[in-house]
Amino acid sequence: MNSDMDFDDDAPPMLVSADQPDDAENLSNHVDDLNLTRVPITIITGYLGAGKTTLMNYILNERHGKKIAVILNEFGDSADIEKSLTVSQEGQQVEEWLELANGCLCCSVKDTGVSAIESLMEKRGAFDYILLETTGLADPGNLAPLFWVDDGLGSTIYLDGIVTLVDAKNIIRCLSEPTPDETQADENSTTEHAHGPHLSTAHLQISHADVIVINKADLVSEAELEQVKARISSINALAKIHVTEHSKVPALEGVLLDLHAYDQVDADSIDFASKGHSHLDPAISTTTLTLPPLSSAQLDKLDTFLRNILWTRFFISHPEAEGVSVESAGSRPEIHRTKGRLVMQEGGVKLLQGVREVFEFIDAADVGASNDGASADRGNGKIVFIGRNLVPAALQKTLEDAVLA
Ligand SMILES: Nc1nc2c(ncn2[C@@H]2O[C@H](COP(=O)(O)OP(=O)(O)OP(=O)(O)O)[C@@H](O)[C@H]2O)c(=O)[nH]1
Ligand SMILES: [Zn+2]
Repeated sequence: MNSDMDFDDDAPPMLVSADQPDDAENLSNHVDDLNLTRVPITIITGYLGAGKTTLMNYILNERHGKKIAVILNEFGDSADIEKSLTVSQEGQQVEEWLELANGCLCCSVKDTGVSAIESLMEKRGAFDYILLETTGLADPGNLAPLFWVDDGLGSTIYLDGIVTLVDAKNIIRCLSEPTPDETQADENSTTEHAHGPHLSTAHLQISHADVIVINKADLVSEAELEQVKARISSINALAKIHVTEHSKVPALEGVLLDLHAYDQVDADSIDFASKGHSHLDPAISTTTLTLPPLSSAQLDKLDTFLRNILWTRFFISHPEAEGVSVESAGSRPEIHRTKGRLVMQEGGVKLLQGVREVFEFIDAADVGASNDGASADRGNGKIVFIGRNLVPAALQKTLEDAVLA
């Protein structure tokens, strides 16, 4: 089915069938015809030694009644072009191999990663879930948009969420003192983004997470655990936090699977993020902006505002810093993750999803209704940003000038 792959670096991978026209709409119809279910992929990331392998083994040995493909994306010293993949079903494990262009799934997923997974599913039957463990040094911000494939492309897999494991004992230290090898980390991880000196890999992994598992709880006191939770929430107030020992997560559904982190935006999590969390972390924080119900013309202006801020990272001056030198009076926001729920004047809600410079609005007229009334503030739209150099008052003012003026 993937006989005719497009290796153009800018083109997302497509499922190409020889007897169908090379057209996205027809392709997706073709996929519907074949009655293929789209398989969710969860990316598991975390610092070296946080407990990822322990988690994978726990999942593979549980009798969960699901067919889960587990892909390990360790980068070793050998440039293997095949990756080990373990398919677990009813406690039985089958080893498979995934052929990749250059041995690294995160680098080759654009070209061959998705199609490798698809052809494997043709051979072995569709999986219920795919779990991809990335190396300890990976930057999930690079990986996520590649898997965040549009419906129209007819792909058989979609990104369900990113789960980051942290080591309760070491995480605060990891956030404070980037290790020397982080600065020269995986070449692929930072080339496009010049991060400042205090941004560690742990920051990237936490800021891109939809779920954070704080593991090795047995190694810290209650007070230390609270400190870790507060620090993590201050970086990423959108992520759900679970505390574990030996990576024994309380459940699979909702913790690792069925997260729908990129196709839904849960009103409660937006509310939680907007409660105001102390800026405990100097490098990354979560900020919530509010907007009244929008007209469709204002939604277009918001689209432009988002392009400006996410793509060109324009300079935002701080209204409270008149007369201060330019350097200290403004900032260029660097946004890693965006989520929002926008209330429309004509009724309905638009969901906003973004990873780095990629973002999209999703219609959600019927999604929000069930949550109405849970908060007095539901009548307003909210946008949550996770990133660097976010000064809430300045961002809110810039947003209002761009959208409401
Ligand atoms: N005390 C304690 N040790 C743990 C816990 N979870 C995992 N470990 C141990 O921590 C070590 C590292 O765990 P792994 O699961 O290999 O961690 P990893 O994230 O896969 O590590 P890398 O693959 O090197 O990145 C192992 O010796 C585990 O047995 C825990 O909750 N408490
Ligand atoms: Zn890579």
